[in-house]
Amino acid sequence: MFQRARAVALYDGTARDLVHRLKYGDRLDLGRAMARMMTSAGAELIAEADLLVPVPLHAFRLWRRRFNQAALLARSVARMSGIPCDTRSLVRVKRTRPQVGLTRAQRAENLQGAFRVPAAAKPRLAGRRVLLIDDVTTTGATGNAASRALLRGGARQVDLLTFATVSAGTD
Ligand SMILES: O=P(O)(O)OC[C@H]1O[C@@H](O)[C@H](O)[C@@H]1O
Repeated sequence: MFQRARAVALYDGTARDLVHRLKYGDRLDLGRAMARMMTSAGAELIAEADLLVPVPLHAFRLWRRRFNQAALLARSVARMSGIPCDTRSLVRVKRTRPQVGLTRAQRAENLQGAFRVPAAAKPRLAGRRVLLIDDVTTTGATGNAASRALLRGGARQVDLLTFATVSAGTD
């Protein structure tokens, strides 16, 4: 579904530690440095993108965590690159279980029908090249489900930029 994927680092050691501190340790201050690395690692994709779209959280998860780490990273990448960040064109309509601890098949199933492009956002997406932003990609299930919704919503192309990836070479 997504065309190309880039990440700063393998999800291991320091990279894993940074993600955990940002996401579960409320270390929002780390987001800027992480976004700087993403801006550099994703330069090729950013150069071709019209819009940056963060992977959204469901409203309940957002309320619980109080921030969306993907949106935080996307806003910083937008400031650094000059590509606009659009947080309203993709919504998470299904309250999915956390992907952590699920098998590849369960992850894909968990995300089925999870994302939607609101009708009002379709004109903003029509024919645009979207760069989807998230903190981590593991199996690509989240990236694929979000990309499918964006393409159905009218986007021309979707690439994926994350801070970390569990496996290299997801092109
Ligand atoms: O869907 P896959 O790529 O397997 O897992 C990555 C997702 O699982 C979450 O923890 C991450 O924040 C990301 O949204």
